[in-house]
Amino acid sequence: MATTPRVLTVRTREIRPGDPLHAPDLLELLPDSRPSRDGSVDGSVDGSRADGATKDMSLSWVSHGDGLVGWGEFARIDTAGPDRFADADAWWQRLCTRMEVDDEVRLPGTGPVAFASLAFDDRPGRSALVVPEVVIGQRDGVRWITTIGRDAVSKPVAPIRRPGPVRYSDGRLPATSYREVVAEAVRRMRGPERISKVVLAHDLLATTPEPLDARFLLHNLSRRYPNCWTFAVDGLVGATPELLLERNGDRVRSRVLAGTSWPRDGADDDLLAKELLDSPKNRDEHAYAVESLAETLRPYCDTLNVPEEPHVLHLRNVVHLASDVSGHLNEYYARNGHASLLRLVAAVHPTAAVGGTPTADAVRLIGELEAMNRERYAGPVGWIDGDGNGEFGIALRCAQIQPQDDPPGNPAGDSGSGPQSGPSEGSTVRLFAGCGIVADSDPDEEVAEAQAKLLPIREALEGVR
Ligand SMILES: C=C(O[C@@H]1C=C(C(=O)O)C=C[C@H]1O)C(=O)O
Repeated sequence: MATTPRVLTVRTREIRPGDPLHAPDLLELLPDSRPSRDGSVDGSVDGSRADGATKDMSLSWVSHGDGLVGWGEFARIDTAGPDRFADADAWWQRLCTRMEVDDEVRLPGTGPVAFASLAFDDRPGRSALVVPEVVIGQRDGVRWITTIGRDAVSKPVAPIRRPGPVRYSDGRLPATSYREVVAEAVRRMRGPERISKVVLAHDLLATTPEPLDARFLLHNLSRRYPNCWTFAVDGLVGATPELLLERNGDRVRSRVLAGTSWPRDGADDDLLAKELLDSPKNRDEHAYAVESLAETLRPYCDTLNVPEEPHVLHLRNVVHLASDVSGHLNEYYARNGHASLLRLVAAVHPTAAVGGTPTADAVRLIGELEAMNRERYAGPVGWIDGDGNGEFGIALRCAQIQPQDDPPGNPAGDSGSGPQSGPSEGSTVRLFAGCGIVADSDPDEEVAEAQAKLLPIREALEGVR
């Protein structure tokens, strides 16, 4: 389903020093975009949604202070199934041909922009591309505002209210069952199953007595995880350390993560890093993930640089093995429009960082053993511009704010066995975390690793400073 207005005027202007929109952190410019009781959205120019759903409308992709924030909904497409990338790409390209663009800044992310969040799996799961009415961006010290459709201006920023004490309950796959699922995967991998790695996840529900404002999470996450990409698209909010793919002209870049350790028994960060680099199990997990990305990206590139050795990425909650892969698109793909970022993302998703090796068998095993709908967790999330440039991360360390008309337990949402309806005033949120499993994984360790990965989003919900 798509909504596409007729008037398509896009204007990008630089915001110069001295302008009130220049100084603050990008996220501080986001107005309150929770739906109000009458269905309108505070802060958007026209907050009505074609399908009448009430979702948090904050849009964000911010890392180290640079990135994009957006609000209002000028147009959107909701899609699903194996053709979700192609549908979204075709819709976006069509929409862009109908736009009159007046862009005085001309950087990646200026002119028309769509924020996107795509389902992990071909089925089930819903995907969305949202074209905001207002985008404010920053790159290398240059700040700009883009208005789409009309001369919308920024709205007064309403204060962020705390959502109140958080209550947790089991989702579709509680941690205790997750242990069993991991143990079963290990049994199969040691037995006849020809799978080298599978990434299994579980979920957790959280409810808040007051409605949750995505900005409450975004501010906390970006302050505590500045080297992650703090995102919000269509109610999916998180801070991912993993860059699936960035395209800037004919250059592409990815940060592949796999192999994790976390603080325990007083071990300091340097010791954790050394253990991780010296661990054959973690090195194997990492190699599968890098190889899957490189194999699917290589046909599009004339050069692809894959580091021989991973480095260690330090976050507050965990350390990861990381490889920064970069490439140059070959002439054919770069010039003929065959390599829009959405098409490239479709080619590389899911890498073995969130799927497994071999991909198709691992994804089948995930469906069988998890037996839950991941929705957009572990799917691609990010933004794309009118030239096919943009950035997509893997939606990790995140939570889906359930729309109030789609409470958990609803078969379409398929989100859990917890409360059968959302709280009447507050919010229900679904959190996810997962781990790469190989034949010598220890189920107890994997459960502990998943808990460590849940910390950032749990602490953001609880307002831990
Ligand atoms: C699946 C997740 O993370 C992925 C799995 C990792 C691992 O198993 O070591 C590390 C980073 C991510 O690629 C998650 O955070 O939910």
